Amino acid sequence: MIQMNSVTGVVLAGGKSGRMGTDKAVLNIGGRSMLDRVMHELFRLFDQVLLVTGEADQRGYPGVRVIRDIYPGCGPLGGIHAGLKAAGTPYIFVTGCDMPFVRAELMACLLDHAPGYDLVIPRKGEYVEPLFAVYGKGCIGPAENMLREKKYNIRGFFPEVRVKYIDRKEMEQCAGSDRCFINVNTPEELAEARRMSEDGEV
Ligand SMILES: Nc1nc2c(ncn2[C@@H]2O[C@H](COP(=O)(O)OP(=O)(O)OP(=O)(O)O)[C@@H](O)[C@H]2O)c(=O)[nH]1
Repeated sequence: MIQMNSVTGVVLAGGKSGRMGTDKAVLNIGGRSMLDRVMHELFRLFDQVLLVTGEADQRGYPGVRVIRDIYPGCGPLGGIHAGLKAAGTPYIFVTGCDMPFVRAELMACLLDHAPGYDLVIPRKGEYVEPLFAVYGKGCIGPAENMLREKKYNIRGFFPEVRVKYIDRKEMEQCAGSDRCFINVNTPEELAEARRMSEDGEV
């Protein structure tokens, strides 16, 4: 078990929202923006939260330090790298701003496994979830090497670090639901997320 004050919550919000066609972070689900929903859960666990935006973004959030990508336009890997560099803690917990049903309880499940690892990440079969994962400072060098080489697949640096995969089934047992991993990228996914929220499924 690690101390929660050794972890900074990091929200990535520097994407283009191309599939949605409008800024995803401010879209409302159940009376709150997606960004609000994510922030609320992070602040349930962590004292320090960072918002990582792109080069020209004007986004802000009350009480939250905003930082920019050091390697802009490189996708989420650039955001993870900037968050790790800026954090004053040995670990960060990374989420996207487009995951409206994240739960602090599931974050805590992953953090339980962090000691001795550079990365703790949920896995279901072949699929991993790099935008709901714990990253340690040991990931900075390998991530930076990838960015310098213009390779932006987050999984590309995993062989270079100590990775602990956590089966999503185990996480569900720990904290109830895997709705937490729902990612809202398109108008159709937004409509479905709103329906789930209205029907009390989340
Ligand atoms: N800081 C930062 N965050 C990013 C960047 N690209 C994507 N993100 C964030 O990473 C998460 C997942 O992004 P994606 O859904 O893959 O990409 P997107 O640009 O938001 O959306 P699309 O344009 O539809 O692919 C979201 O929270 C994005 O805001 C980036 O270059 N920098």
